[in-house]
Amino acid sequence: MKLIVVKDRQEGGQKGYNVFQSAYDNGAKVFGLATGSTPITTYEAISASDMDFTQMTSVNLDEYVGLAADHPQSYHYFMQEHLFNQKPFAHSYVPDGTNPDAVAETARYDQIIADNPIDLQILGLGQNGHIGFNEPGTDPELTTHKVALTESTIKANARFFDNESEVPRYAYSMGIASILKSQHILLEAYGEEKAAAVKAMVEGPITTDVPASFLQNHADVTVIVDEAAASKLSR
Ligand SMILES: N[C@@H]1[C@@H](O)[C@H](O)[C@@H](COP(=O)(O)O)O[C@@H]1O
Repeated sequence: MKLIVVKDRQEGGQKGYNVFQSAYDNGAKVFGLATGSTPITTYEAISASDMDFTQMTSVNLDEYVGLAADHPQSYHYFMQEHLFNQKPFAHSYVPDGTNPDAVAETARYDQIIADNPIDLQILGLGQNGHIGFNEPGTDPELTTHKVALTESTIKANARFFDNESEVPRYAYSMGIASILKSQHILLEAYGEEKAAAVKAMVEGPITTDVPASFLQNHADVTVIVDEAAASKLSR
């Protein structure tokens, strides 16, 4: 893993943008995208740039089950707001949270990823070490699957909803195996509340207890963290 420690998420966003720019300059055509507060500064830097994605494809990591694309807390909506309105792609794929047939939806999404191999995947990091919605205990061999969110993730994500009871209990998520197929991976993490997960991801054993630890098995991962998120690393 290549570790880059920055002052704050503003500087991290600029570095994240640089990673996108170099993938873009090297011919990347398919960008794997993530939601959450973490990638926002990177999306802002991309939005302010002259990068053109109108011939490119994006594939998002995950979506809440039960939320339609026009729901303000859906990941479809998030992407529209934070990136696609400013930088449209030729094709943008996000799992369909309104499809009640999990088998059909996850198979459909796996096919999309097979047809559009991801050149660069951006990731955030859950406080419990999750990536996408791959919670601790997830079988690393899984591709896209339906996930029951853990209590800690429901609590962490409740800040985006009016109250905790409105947070969906399930999501469709790319699996760890899907993520590891990406050619290059960029993970960003900011804030003290991510410090334990960052340490476990970078320095801990590779274990299903920390889904992000499987990134140690990937040959081309860039990790951008601020000082607070890096504070538990033994450097
Ligand atoms: N499914 C998303 C993850 O992809 C994201 O990394 C995580 C962290 O969110 P934040 O970046 O807001 O800390 O939240 C959600 O659970």
